[in-house]
Amino acid sequence: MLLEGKRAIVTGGSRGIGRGISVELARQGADVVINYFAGADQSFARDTAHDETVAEIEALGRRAIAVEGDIADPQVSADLVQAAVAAFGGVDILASNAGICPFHAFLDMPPALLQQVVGVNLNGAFYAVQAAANRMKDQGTGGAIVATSSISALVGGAMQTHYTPTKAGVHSLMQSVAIVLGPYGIRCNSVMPGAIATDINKDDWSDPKKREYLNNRIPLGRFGEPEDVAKVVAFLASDMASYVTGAALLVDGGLYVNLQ
Ligand SMILES: NC(=O)C1=CN([C@@H]2O[C@H](COP(=O)(O)OP(=O)(O)OC[C@H]3O[C@@H](n4cnc5c(N)ncnc54)[C@H](OP(=O)(O)O)[C@@H]3O)[C@@H](O)[C@H]2O)C=CC1
Ligand SMILES: C[C@H](O)[C@@H]1OC(=O)[C@H](O)[C@@H]1O
Repeated sequence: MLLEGKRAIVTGGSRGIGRGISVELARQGADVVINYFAGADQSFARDTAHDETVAEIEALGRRAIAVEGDIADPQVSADLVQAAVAAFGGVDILASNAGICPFHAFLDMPPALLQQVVGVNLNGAFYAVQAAANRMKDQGTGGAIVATSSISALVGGAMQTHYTPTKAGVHSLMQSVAIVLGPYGIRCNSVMPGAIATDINKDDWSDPKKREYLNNRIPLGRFGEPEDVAKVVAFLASDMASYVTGAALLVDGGLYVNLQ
């Protein structure tokens, strides 16, 4: 096991890639605080994804707790750290993963939608990293932060003009905090997933032609699964990556390099 006895926080940890990360960190020996969001009107309050993820982790013999809250609210990051300290005694790993991508055209982008996507994807990452880093600094034993950026930090998307800058921003944030936090032994890296099969893209991929087009562009011949990303996050969070900080790792089956 790579992460025996470590204490982790995973934002957006209930479903998709975040769920994969939460379970893989636990499989590698970590206890996990899972953040999820029930919606501003709590309309998803009865959603059980977070409970299922907690149960999956407990079945692995590790501890898990779920903390509800909008990561765009800085108080939620403070709450996550407090929950990890109360339940596990501290924080060694942060996977800053929560993100949304409601596809929309550029020319009539509503300001409120832009602000929501920036608020969750970029501001939320900033708050989570800042809160976890302060706790890790105070503990004095280092730590590891891995953010979920995207292949979309490097390439554009016509219906993602509000989204791709946030993923470039997360990539840039991890580079800058790697400098700030290196002296405290806190490593900061990002993963850049390509096309991973989760709820975030199920509407976009409901068009069979789009699915086929994308799939044909992936040299490894398949869409990614959350576990493909989760294993890389676990590696970057572990001592196997003890001299890796400020790095970004594409996890895309070769999609990025396949121009023609
Ligand atoms: N899937 C892909 O192809 C790619 C995804 N990514 C990135 O991976 C990350 C995870 O996406 P993915 O797993 O695909 O998407 P999902 O929609 O499957 O999962 C999103 C997760 O984020 C949580 N979440 C959403 N909004 C908030 C919020 N405001 N506060 C806290 N948590 C929130 C959700 O919680 P809840 O269940 O409670 O709603 C859920 O756990 C995102 O940052 C995304 O940008 C990057 C590249 C490719
Ligand atoms: C949601 C998209 O399908 C997905 O998100 C990303 O970051 C990838 O680049 C894909 O566009």
